[in-house]
Amino acid sequence: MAMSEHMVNDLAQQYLDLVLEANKSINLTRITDRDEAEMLHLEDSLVGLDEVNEAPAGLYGDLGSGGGFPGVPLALATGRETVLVDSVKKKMAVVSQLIDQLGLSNQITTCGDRIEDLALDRPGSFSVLTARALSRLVSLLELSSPLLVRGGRLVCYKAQVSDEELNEALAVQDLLGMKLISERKTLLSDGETARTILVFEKMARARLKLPRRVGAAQKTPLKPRP
Ligand SMILES: C[S@@+](CC[C@H](N)C(=O)[O-])C[C@H]1O[C@@H](n2cnc3c(N)ncnc32)[C@H](O)[C@@H]1O
Repeated sequence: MAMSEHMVNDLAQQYLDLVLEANKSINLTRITDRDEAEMLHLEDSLVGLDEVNEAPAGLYGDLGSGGGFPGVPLALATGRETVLVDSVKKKMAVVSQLIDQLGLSNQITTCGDRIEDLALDRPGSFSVLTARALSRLVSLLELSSPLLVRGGRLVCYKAQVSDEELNEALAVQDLLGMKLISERKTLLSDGETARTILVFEKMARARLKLPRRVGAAQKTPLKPRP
């Protein structure tokens, strides 16, 4: 049964309190002020909710989830089965305990591996992925492509996207079987923090073997093939 908006909000607030408390002993977020965290973690996490809801039904993954943002608020708001992935195992172990404390471990699980390793374990399994503050778009497309089902969506949370960053991604989207389908700009409630939500759809198999070796997507991004 879907949770009421009130329950979702209540659990998200409780999760944020637990993160800020845990943050005193392990670095889960650089934001320590409660009000700032409410805007930059809870409100910002839900900026892409419509785009996540528009993706096909099925498994949701938050790539480079850190302290569980935007993954946990989006999991609560959508009710989707969710996997949070971050290569820092210690962070994922703490996040997993917090999820357990809230009784959410049936719905939300964590994976303390690199995204490239998750792609080897669970290829083509995700209907929707999010990534906030993780990498340049070109790298996000490469990391996501092998994880997504055909028709699945990658929802990227960005502050601002330069023409250079966007063009670099557009130049390899065909190679990766991905396609930009929407771009939306908005401001958070302070009226000045800018967000851009870009959505890419998995249209076809990538035309190269993925994942490449660990680290390559981020360290040596793909260039268009002649
Ligand atoms: C700047 S943090 C952002 C955390 C969170 N998404 C947020 O917006 O609050 C980026 C996170 O991505 C993780 N990360 C970077 N590359 C990764 C990879 N290839 N596989 C898994 N995690 C990765 C890092 O460990 C780090 O926790």
